[in-house]
Amino acid sequence: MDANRKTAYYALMDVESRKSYSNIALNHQIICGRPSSPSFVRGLVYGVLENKMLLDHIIGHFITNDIEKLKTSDLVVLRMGIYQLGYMKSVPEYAAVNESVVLAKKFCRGREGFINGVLRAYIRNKHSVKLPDRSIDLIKYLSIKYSCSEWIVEMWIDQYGVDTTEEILKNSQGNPGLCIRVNTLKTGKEDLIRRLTERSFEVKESQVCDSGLLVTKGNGILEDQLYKSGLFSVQDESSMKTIEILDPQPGEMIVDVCAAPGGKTLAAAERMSNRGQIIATDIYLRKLALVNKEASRLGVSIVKTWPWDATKVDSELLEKADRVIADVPCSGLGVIRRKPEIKYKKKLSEFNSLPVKQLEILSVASKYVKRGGVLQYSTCTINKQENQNVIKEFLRKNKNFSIVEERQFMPHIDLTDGFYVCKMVRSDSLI
Ligand SMILES: C[S@@+](CC[C@H](N)C(=O)[O-])C[C@H]1O[C@@H](n2cnc3c(N)ncnc32)[C@H](O)[C@@H]1O
Repeated sequence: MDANRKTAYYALMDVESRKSYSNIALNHQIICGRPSSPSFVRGLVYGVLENKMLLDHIIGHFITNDIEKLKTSDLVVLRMGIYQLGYMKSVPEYAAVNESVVLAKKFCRGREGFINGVLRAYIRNKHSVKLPDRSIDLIKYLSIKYSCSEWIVEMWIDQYGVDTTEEILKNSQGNPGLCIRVNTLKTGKEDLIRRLTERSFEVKESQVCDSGLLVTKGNGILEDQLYKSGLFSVQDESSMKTIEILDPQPGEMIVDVCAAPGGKTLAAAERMSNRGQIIATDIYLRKLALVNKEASRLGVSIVKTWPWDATKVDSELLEKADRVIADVPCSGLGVIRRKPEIKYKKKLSEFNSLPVKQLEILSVASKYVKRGGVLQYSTCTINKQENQNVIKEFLRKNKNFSIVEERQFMPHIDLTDGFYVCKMVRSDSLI
């Protein structure tokens, strides 16, 4: 059996059955399965995940029973087969069908004839599949075409209008690429570019942030010795940019109230030349272990971690910080290119309660800011209710804070993850 497709199958089953995050499932299965072409596996897994609703719409056209009644294993093999047939030009038709049947023999015993039949019917009649009529049901049309839950499409249309929503949806597909942050404690940008190039990686400088490099060619950068010795970290440009906006200075005291897995904490420590102090808390102790592990890889010694629920006031930190980071839990709708499973979440009551929790965390975090200090709020979402509306409500209740800089990164405009950041200052005169 082809190890590439088997690895892709296992990763997709992890996401479907165990609800694993796609990036974690994929990396895990690539390490275990040792496929000959990790890039083929990534392309297939992300292609299937990004187009799941469209693929199911197509499959539904060629089966008589309700798609909901199919076993997950049958559905995953069918989605993989249709994706290869319809969207992977490098895969010949016979290979897509034969390899799907081989997978079915192992994982969908007794169903290989059915799977073979559906794939062959698709080859013969693919043009008979129609999308929902745009003029009759716009939301359903966009939802199927771009594979995104209807409630998200509806919410974006409300907030951004139809044209922008379609741009956002188009940009929620396709490989976002890898961005790395130069660890300025151990190397410089020019030096790292030279060393990576010597090892056959191709990188180019980010246009968004000072310490960012975009990896344009080369596999296995995270297995390279340069990574192991802490010369760089993986971080999206927009996330890195928030720390440039925060502008922490050497010697300052920083508090990061939702710190794990440590991307912003450690970027701040590097920017501070590892001088000063950063208190990094998170509700999950096990996640803080990742922050400590990363700190030691990067040679950062100014970070102190402890578990804390950010909705509760920690009296030890009251008015102690020069800058406070509140990078709050959010819906993640800005990172659906990396985690396509987010697009298919059902709208749960948990979603509606996010802004309340975010405001609670921000209000508690504001109590740690010294007079004249900075409070910075951020999310990886493009949902205005979790961004601008939370800030509006916070400022209504806290007249001693005012906005210094506010930025919404949009994937279709900035070509980064969708990210929101609002830097505020605590003004002395009003206290
Ligand atoms: C967006 S992530 C933070 C990412 C991190 N700042 C970074 O740059 O790597 C939000 C974090 O908030 C944490 N969290 C959720 N609820 C919390 C709470 N009530 N108190 C503290 N942390 C919480 C989650 O465990 C998660 O690690």
